[in-house]
Amino acid sequence: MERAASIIKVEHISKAFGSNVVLNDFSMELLPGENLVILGKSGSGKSVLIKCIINLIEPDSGLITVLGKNINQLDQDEMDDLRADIGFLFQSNALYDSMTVRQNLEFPLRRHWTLEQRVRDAKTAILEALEDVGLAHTIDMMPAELSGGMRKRIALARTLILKPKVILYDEPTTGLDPITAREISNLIVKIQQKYQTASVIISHDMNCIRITSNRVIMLIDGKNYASDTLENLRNNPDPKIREFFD
Ligand SMILES: Nc1ncnc2c1ncn2[C@@H]1O[C@H](COP(=O)(O)OP(=O)(O)OP(=O)(O)O)[C@@H](O)[C@H]1O
Repeated sequence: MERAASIIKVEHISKAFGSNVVLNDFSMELLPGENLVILGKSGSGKSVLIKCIINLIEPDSGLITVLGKNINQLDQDEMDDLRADIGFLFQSNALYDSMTVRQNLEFPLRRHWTLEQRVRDAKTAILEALEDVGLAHTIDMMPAELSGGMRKRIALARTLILKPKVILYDEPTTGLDPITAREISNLIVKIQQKYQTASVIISHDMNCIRITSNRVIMLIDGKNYASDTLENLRNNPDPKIREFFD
């Protein structure tokens, strides 16, 4: 059987900052429609990996292909086009505090849609994205009026508005109470099912990982140390893997 083309392919990348070797011959693949969690200790290089994937950091060696394109060979315009297909949910949410929810959601459209398209479709797109996260009623509110969980949902709605083919989630439940964290995890699954997006999720939160992951990669010593379902990793006797579960 022919394998589906990968959404993201990372091949043998290495990245060091001075003598600090962070990624050391790391490889991974994100397949269509899957939620892939990257699990690693603090400082293991998860953020560096994500930054390499969105071309904010250039690896010292290796190859990264996103949606069929070698990202190190793209010019600025090609990279901008590709970024429209890659949603990124920042740990900080990165909402603009001085803008309403509606204006925050309009922001990515200004960059990636023509004026004509915005006049015709922006209102519908904003409402659909807000409905996806269950917050249509907050459209005219300011971020400061919203709870932490609501701000996370608005940030997710802003990511969804361009209908990305892949979403990168950076610790999506950090700083949230357990109930809100579970709601966000469930929302990640709902988005996966509705839009068939593939996602990379950086998380330490075992509940989030249990709810969202189809597969987990363990980033240990700069390498893809193990790649398996959460269930199988839990039963793996390797001491380096056990550390995460004991
Ligand atoms: N721009 C940079 N310059 C120098 N060192 C860096 C830079 N970015 C990251 N590092 C180093 O790379 C290592 C990995 O950092 P990274 O932020 O990727 O860890 P992480 O796994 O995301 O950690 P956490 O779970 O705490 O967010 C750290 O030792 C960090 O100091």
